[in-house]
Amino acid sequence: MTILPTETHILIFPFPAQGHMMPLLDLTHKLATHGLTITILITPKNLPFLNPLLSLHPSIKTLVLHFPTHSSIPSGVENVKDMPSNPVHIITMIRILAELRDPLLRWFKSHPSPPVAIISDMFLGWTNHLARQLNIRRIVFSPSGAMALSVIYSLWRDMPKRNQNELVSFSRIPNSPEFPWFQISTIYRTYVEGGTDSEFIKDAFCANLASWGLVVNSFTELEGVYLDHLKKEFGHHDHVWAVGPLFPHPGPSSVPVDDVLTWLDRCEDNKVVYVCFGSQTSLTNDQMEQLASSLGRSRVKFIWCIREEEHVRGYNLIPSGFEDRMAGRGLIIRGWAPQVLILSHPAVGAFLTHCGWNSVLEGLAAGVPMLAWPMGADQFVNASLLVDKLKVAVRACEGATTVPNWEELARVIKESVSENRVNRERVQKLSSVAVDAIKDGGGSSVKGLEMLVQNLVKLKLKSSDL
Ligand SMILES: O=c1ccn([C@@H]2O[C@H](COP(=O)(O)OP(=O)(O)O[C@H]3O[C@H](CO)[C@@H](O)[C@H](O)[C@H]3O)[C@@H](O)[C@H]2O)c(=O)[nH]1
Repeated sequence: MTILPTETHILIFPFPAQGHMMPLLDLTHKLATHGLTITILITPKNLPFLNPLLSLHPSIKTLVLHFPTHSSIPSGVENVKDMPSNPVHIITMIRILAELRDPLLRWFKSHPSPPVAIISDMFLGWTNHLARQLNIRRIVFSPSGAMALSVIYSLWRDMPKRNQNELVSFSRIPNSPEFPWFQISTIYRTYVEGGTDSEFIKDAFCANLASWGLVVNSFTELEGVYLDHLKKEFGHHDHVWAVGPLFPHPGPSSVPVDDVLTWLDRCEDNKVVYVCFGSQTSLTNDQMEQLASSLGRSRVKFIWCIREEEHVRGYNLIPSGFEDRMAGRGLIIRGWAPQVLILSHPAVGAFLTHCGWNSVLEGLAAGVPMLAWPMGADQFVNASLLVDKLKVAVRACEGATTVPNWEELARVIKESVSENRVNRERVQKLSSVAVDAIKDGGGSSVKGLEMLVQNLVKLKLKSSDL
C-alpha cells in the first residue's frame, strides 16, 4: 500500500517566542512543500505571525486555542517578546501552556482524520505524554544547536549540583566542555527539588529525551560530533534529524527595509558593525551607556537594533543626544530590524551578538565574523562553539548584568572591522558549507528533511494497517 504525503497529517506546536517560532515555521514551510497535511496550533495574538507562511501555503490549517490566563502574565500578552526579559517569565510561559492539554485532547478526539504525529518545541515536553495517551508520536523541535542541546539534556538527566569550584563538567559530551556555574541556563540553576514549577520543567525535559524523534536546527558539517552524541543519548539513532540552518521568513520591520539597504549601500564593504541581542534580551541603562560610548569612540559605522520594551524602566535607554551625534555614522533601529537582510549585505563586517542560536546561524550563513556577548540560556555554549572551536568570533563581553568597559569594548569593535581580521576567511568558508547543507540535490540538511518526511509518511502507513 502506498501512502501519499498529503494523507499524512501532522500537528505543529510552536513555543510563542520569536527565536523558537520562526525556525519552526520555516521547517513547517519545508514540510508543506513536501506535501504533508499540516495543522498549526496557535493562540489568537500569535496568529498574525503565521501570515507569511499561510499565504505561501493556503492548505495549512490553524487550530486556534485561547491563551490560558495566569496572574503573572498581563492580559493580552501571549508571546515572550511582550514580556520583560527575565527567565522567570519563560518558566511561567512554559508552565501555563500545558493548560492547553485538555482542549487539544478534545480536538484530537473529535477530528475525523487526526494527526499521526506532533512536532512541538523543546519547551513543550508535556506534549510527549499527550502523544502517548493518543497513541501517536511526538517529535521534539530544538531551536537550539546540537552542542547546546547536549548540555541541556545532560543537565536534566544528571542533575549536577553547584560545587565548590563553581565549574560544571560535561565529560560525556564530545570535547568534555566545562562551564562556570553562572553560565549554566537560569532555568536549570533555579531548579528547586520538589518545587511545582521546577518538577514540571524537569519532567518536561525528561519527556523530550523519551520522545520518538528529534529535529535540530543545525547541520552535520557544523555540529556532526554533537549530533552523533545526541543520537547515542536519544537511543533512536535514526530518529534524529538535522535540518538547518532554518531562517525566519520576512516579516514586519520597524523601519522601511529599503532605507536600511540604501544606508548600507553607501558604506564600504565589511566596515559596518551590526549590533543586536535577539528578540528577548534588553540591556540595562548602564550597559546601554557603555555600549553607546564604545560605538561612538570606536569611530566605526554601525547599525544598532534596540528592543522596544516600553513597560520596563531602567532598560534600553539610548543616552541623550547620542543618536544626533551619530547621525550619518550610526543607524539606530528601535524595535524589529530586518536582521537576515542586514547580515547578508556586503557592507556588514562584524556582528555584535548575544549568541542566540538563530543569530549564530544567520551570522555564519552570511559569512560575518561575530563579537560574542552571551547573556544566558544556551548562549554561553554557543559562544564557546564560535570562539573556541570554530574560531569565527571573539569574546566582547559576557553576562546579562555585566557592564562592559567602554574602552575595552571600543577596541574590540574597532578591530572587528579592521583590515587584518583573522577570522573572516574562516567564517566565509563556513558560510558556503551552511548554504550547501540546504541546497537541493544533496545538501546534508535536505537529506535530513527527506528522511524526516519518509518517517512521518511511514507512521501514516502503520496507522492505516491497524
Ligand atoms: O530586530 C530583530 C531581532 C531579532 N530578529 C530575529 O529574531 C531571531 C532571534 O533569535 P535568536 O538569535 O536565537 O535570539 P533569541 O530571540 O534570544 O532566542 C532565544 O531562542 C534561541 C533558540 O533556542 C536561543 O538560542 C536563545 O538563547 C534564546 O534567547 C533571529 O532569527 C533574528 O534574525 C530580527 O529579525 N530582528
